[in-house]
Amino acid sequence: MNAADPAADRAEGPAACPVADHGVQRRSFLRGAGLGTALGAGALAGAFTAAGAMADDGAKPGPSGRTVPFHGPHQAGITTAQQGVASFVSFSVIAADRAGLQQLLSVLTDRVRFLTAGGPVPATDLASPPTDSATLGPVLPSDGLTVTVGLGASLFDQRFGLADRKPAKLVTMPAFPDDDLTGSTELHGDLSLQICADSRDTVMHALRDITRHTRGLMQPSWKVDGFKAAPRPTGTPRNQLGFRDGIANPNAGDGRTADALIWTHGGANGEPAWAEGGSYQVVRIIRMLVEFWDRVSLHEQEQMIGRRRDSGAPLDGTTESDQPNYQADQQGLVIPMTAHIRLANPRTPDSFDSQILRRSYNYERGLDLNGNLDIGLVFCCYQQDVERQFQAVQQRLAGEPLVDYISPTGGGYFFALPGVKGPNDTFGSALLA
Ligand SMILES: C=CC1=C(C)c2cc3[nH]c(cc4nc(cc5[nH]c(cc1n2)c(C)c5CCC(=O)O)C(CCC(=O)O)=C4C)c(C)c3C=C
Ligand SMILES: [Fe+2]
Repeated sequence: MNAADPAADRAEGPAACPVADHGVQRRSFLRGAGLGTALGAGALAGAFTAAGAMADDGAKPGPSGRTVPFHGPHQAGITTAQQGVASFVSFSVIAADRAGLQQLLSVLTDRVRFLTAGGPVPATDLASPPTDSATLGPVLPSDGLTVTVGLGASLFDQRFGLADRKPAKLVTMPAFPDDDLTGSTELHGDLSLQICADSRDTVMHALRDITRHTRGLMQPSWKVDGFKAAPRPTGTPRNQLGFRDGIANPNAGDGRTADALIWTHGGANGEPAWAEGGSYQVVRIIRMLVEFWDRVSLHEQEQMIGRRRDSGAPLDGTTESDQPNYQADQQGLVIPMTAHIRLANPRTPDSFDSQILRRSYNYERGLDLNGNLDIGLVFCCYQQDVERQFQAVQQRLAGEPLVDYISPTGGGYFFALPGVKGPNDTFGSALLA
């Protein structure tokens, strides 16, 4: 199998050609694909910002949309201002050995570098399958595209000889008390891609290109698509409970804050040297039980969240950027002690270290078998240490009033690799060195 050049496979003849014009072969390809889906199993105040103000990583407007730089010490898509659409895709790595894994990461690097830069697709000669799906036309728009690559704990088993190189804090996501993961097919994975762009077709094009070029090396297991609503009418966009979501986030544009909360440091906190510049990603698919939520009074909804629904202001403030003052409300008379924002971030000196960088998206995927809306939040956050940060927040939120209206159904923990430093570097180069 030549994952870097599928055309070379096709030259091997119909038996090796999954997309040949023979129904039987097409069907057997689809069957094979099915088999491969088995799941591998500063100052406190100064550290906050309105979430729209994530780090400026140099994205440039241009005729093909914004181009987010691919090369750098950290991957794009973490502190990058959130694009409008996203897909979170989990894969099983099926490469036979470490050389295959190296090939996979090399092909991934080439594809992501190419796709995120945009530009003309390579010419196709009429006798060959097209070099590109053409869904974006002959010249790819960069369109704010970022593809962020993460590795799951399962990748560090015996298959690739990487057990002693696992990021120190990388574990399989546990089930939390209010989770509904029984029977879920959307859990964990060897490798994850967070694909974000300004348009849905750009995200889909990128995924199709990547799966095409990595066939035989990794196999998609599950995917969830997300979107960010437009601001209604202004400010931070709303989630599907109707509240502005993503207002308060650590200031990722501040280097010291990012170094303390987002990036992993090689040789520190038990991390292997190769992990310099990475970050832990948590993905949680959280369904919203909107049929129940819509029967709750506005007052109760706002008490549960701790913010005004219309303005996004904390209950003790007037605008969304106001900071809640819990010191002045120690009994919780204005913002209840059980309010989501108060539990999630009590804003005490002790809770500084547990802040997370949220980068969530709404999802919508039709109806369930009972005709209820299957909509919710693809909760996504980045941090330096999952236990110290996400899990600490999750623990504080356990049993909050909001849990009656949400239901986590899937997700996973991944280690977002350090960035690709330049044209001769590849994803995971230090890991595999
Ligand atoms: C464990 C971490 C969190 C989960 C899971 C989570 C789920 C979740 N949140 C909302 C809605 C809102 N969350 C808001 C703020 C907020 N949420 C978390 C953490 C988790 N949320 C944090 C750390 C914060 C910031 C708190 C702060 O610093 O003040 C808000 C308020 C607006 C905002 O700041 O973004 C809303 C609304 C839902 C619906 C949900 C699960 C579906
Ligand atoms: Fe939240």
